[in-house]
Amino acid sequence: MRLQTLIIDENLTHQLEGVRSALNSARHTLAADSACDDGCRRILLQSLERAVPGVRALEVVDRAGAPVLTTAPPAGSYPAPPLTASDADTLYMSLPYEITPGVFNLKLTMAVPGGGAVSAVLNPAYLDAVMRSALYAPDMNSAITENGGRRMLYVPADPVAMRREAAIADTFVRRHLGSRLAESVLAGTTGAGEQRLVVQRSMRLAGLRLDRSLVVSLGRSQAVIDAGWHRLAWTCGLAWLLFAATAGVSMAVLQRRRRVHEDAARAWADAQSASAQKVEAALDGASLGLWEWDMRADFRSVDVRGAEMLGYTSDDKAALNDWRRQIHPEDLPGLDIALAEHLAGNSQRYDIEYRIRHRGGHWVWLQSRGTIVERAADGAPLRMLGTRMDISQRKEAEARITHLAFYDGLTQLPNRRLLMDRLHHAIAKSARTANHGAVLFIDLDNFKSLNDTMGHDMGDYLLQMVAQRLQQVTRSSDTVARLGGDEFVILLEDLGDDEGAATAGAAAVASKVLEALSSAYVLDGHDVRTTPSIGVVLFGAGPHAIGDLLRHADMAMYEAKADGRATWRFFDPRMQQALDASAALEADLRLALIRQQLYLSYQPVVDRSARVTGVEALLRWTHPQRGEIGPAEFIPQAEKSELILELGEWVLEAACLQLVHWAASAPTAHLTMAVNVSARQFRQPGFIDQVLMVLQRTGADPRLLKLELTESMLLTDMDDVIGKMAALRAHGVGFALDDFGTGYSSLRYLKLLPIDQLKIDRSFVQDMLHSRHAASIVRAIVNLAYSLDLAVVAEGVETREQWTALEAIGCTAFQGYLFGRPAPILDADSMVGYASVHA
Ligand SMILES: Nc1nc2c(ncn2[C@@H]2O[C@H](COP(=O)(O)O[C@H]3[C@@H](O)[C@H](n4cnc5c(=O)[nH]c(N)nc54)O[C@@H]3COP(=O)(O)O)[C@@H](O)[C@H]2O)c(=O)[nH]1
Repeated sequence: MRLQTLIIDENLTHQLEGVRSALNSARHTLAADSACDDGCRRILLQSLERAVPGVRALEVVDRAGAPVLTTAPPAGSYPAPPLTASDADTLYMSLPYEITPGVFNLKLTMAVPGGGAVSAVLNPAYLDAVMRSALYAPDMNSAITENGGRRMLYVPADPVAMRREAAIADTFVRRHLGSRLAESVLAGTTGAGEQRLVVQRSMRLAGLRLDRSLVVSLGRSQAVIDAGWHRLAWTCGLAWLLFAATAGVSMAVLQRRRRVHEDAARAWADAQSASAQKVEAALDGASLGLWEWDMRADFRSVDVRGAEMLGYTSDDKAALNDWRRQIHPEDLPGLDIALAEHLAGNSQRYDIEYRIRHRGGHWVWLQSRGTIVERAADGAPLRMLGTRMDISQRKEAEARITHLAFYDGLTQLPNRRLLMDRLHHAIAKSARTANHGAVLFIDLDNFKSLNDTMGHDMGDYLLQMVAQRLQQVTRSSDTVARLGGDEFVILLEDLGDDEGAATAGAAAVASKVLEALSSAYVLDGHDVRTTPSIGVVLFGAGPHAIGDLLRHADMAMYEAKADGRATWRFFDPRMQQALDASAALEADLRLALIRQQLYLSYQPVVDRSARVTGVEALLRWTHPQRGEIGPAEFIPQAEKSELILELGEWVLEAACLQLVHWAASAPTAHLTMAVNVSARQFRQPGFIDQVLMVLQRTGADPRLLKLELTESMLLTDMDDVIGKMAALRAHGVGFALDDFGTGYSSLRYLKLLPIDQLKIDRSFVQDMLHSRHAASIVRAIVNLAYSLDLAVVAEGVETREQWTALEAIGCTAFQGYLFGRPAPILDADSMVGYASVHA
């Protein structure tokens, strides 16, 4: 019976370990920051459910315990355990809960990092079969009880017998737990007056981190045991009687004595054979093979099941004894260490998982456990006994899960998580060996538009081809990873200790990647072209943070994009300095808004007779340390973040307040106000409301407000641009196209846009007297404006000659230092009347 409790312990522990390892893998893949999407989650759960025997369903629940995803229709519910951050690694076992009358489920649950939990619903029939396999007589029963005294499993599932036994079972479990012994044997009388012998064993559950301890108990009728024992005792007693009767007679006696021993041994063996068969049946049910190692003869043997796991019969002695040579070379050192530790007395149990060659040639994963069962007088181990189990299915499932967790589902390349791990090792290795490595950050230049025009299936196919080409131009020791979307990273290692040579090596790979990815792809019978922009960063013996490396490679990639795309750039430390400076500038700018360090300067716009008709509002910043900072320096920085939205609103409000101020006085009431609007500000969904709210708040006349847009803002989503302009124009707000002539001006679009004014860029004005080309452009813009019925303003007029030339061409409005530099308004009069011409 002690062996049976061991078998149940072993098999259930093994089952729980399988479930724990599956849940553990699942929860890390399902963690909040994981790249595993819904499809990936479903595949993961299904493959896990198939791989772990005895699991009926797997389910994911959210923070509130509500099911989010399940592999089978929910069968009964059990409240989710109260998971807290400190319980991250605990495996929770539910109490049995009824799904259909008389059928009880058990659920194992682990917390998912970031919230929620993942549970495995165990198959009651499977657990029942495991427990039953250890019972070899009709009078036997077996139970698993938790430390709170609650019965988790009971076989046979006979409620009458269970109730009858309840009294002694409860007392025995309490006594066993109180004794703190690993195993106890107790006898008692049931409610029906039957004497029962009960063996109880505390399950070891090592490494499982189960939230409760479990006790296996196995009970038998004392009367049935006694009957068997009486038979054995009678046989042995007879034998000893024979022995006594013949003792003292020399040779004959000795011979007789040997026969008596043999008879007694045979009698013992006969008596045991019935239970031995039952033990066999139990091992069979538990899918365990037995092995034995006789160290004196260095002879190993396995039973039928153990041999069959590897395609042999137990008679194939030579093959089985040649066991070590069949072990996978990668697993042999670990196995030797585990064995040596156990033989040296450093571990209670030899317990190892390894691959071994099957007779058919393939590898089989075995879990092998064993202990020393016989020692010499000096304590030297003589014999080991153990079990082995085929865990190939579990290992396959684990491999599948690992793949899902660490590889990109579309391209099968390592994903961000695996890349981080490899980077971590590569940096550590570089620090050790002083060899350089490199990170190449690759982004496809026009992938988004290709994906939109070709359809996402073709986009996916293109990404797969890109992945293939990247693998073709790199070595197998390099890591090619996909971060997501059209972003790939190549990690190069062992580029040598010379920085120059490492730089050349990384540049060579970048060139190969550029060439490989730039040649045409055939998609759906069509040639499609895309190019990569590549950022490269080297790392060497010095300390490197993974985040910094990727950020630097990303910055270099953007540098490549800024330099015209389809190229590669190395990260330059000056980029980092610029990045630091712009971060500091942004922080200062936020403070500037709060501390009122910003103000507006106004530059007059004049007519042919230099009469001021309006102004352009230009933002200025008085920095507490750096003094005056121009908008050309800080507006682009603000445009990189949401800060431009706040800034833009502030400018709009200040300009409108100025308009209201002028409206109060007749000489200034007609002045128009041009306000620059940045692309990000204009594209924000609430832009129309923002402008209208400011007008309403300040009470400014919308007809005096002119919003200046640049041509580049018209390049994307024209319908949205036109819609917004039309909506504001309906309220009287005017629009000017700033810096006209420098960008992409489609006449077709120009006709569609509800604009009032074109502003000729100052570069043409400044060159028109020296360059025929510039003069022709200015003339063309003026003619175009007239043909479209638009007003035209020449910017950057600095000299009388320019003014005269512009007038001759037909220009009627002017702006520039000739008429006044941008200046804060000190008094209303400074903006009234004629601008003084500063020749
Ligand atoms: N989104 C916003 N952009 C703004 C805002 N305020 C300004 N800006 C933009 O910043 C850029 C630089 O502006 P600034 O340094 O103020 O320069 C302006 C003028 O000072 C300058 N100018 C005007 N006349 C002359 C001249 O005769 N010679 C000469 N060398 N420079 C001159 O031109 C700038 C005005 O340009 P534009 O806007 O294109 O009319 C600039 O792009 C501003 O748009 C803001 O509040 N929001």
